[in-house]
Amino acid sequence: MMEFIKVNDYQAMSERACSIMIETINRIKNPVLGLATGSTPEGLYQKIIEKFNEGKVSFQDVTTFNLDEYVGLDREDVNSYYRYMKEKLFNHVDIKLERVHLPNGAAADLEAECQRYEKQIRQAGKIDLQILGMGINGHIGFNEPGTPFSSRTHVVELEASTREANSRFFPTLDDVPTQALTMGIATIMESKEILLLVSGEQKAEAIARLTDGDISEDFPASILRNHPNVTVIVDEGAMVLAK
Ligand SMILES: N[C@@H]1[C@@H](O)[C@H](O)[C@@H](COP(=O)(O)O)O[C@@H]1O
Repeated sequence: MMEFIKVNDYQAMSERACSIMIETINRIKNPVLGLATGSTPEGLYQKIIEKFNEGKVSFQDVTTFNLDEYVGLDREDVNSYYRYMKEKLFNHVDIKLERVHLPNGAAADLEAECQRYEKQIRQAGKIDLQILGMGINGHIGFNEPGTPFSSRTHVVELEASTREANSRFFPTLDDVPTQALTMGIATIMESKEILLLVSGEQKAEAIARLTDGDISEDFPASILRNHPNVTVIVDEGAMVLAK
């Protein structure tokens, strides 16, 4: 079941997502959150920090697993997703860093690292709420088009369009890593609840495919239509092409 919540703009999307995340944290004992990076969830994390400062939420008992990480970047590299998470969220709330998990993109044995990460997620129990963004080509995490729906955490070669889209965070396009580690599509689909955030006209085509296209490995996000509990918060910009 995919439920759509249509909102006016990015701000409203972030606020709505913040309420859902806080409700989940406050409802569940020892909640496990799946977190995402990219521009899309930045507003959500800002709102969460505001609510934390108002005493409305605590991360004391929260465990987190991020979707993905670039290969070849040290954990503290300015462009690593670990660093992103610390700067955008973890440094500003009372989360215990030992409960924070991201794949290690600097691991010597990447295959072993994928298996370790997958096992760690399993041992934590299921992810209660997975936050997702969506790439312009329908990628979720870093699962590019063509990734099997049965995939678990794995190493991916990033598409040229994905590297291009993310090059805005790097000095030059050449500095964007060519590989990443990502939770697989099957890993993501095991989350109890998924919250997909989509904002802006550059995502309009992707939203149209998500709502009207086939469920196909050519468009990874389409599999979410088979998940029992997905909420899509989408703003007007991203809805311009949807029927
Ligand atoms: N790996 C991330 C994804 O997790 C993210 O959801 C997506 C969209 O990014 P943005 O939110 O910046 O549009 O692409 C990135 O490459």
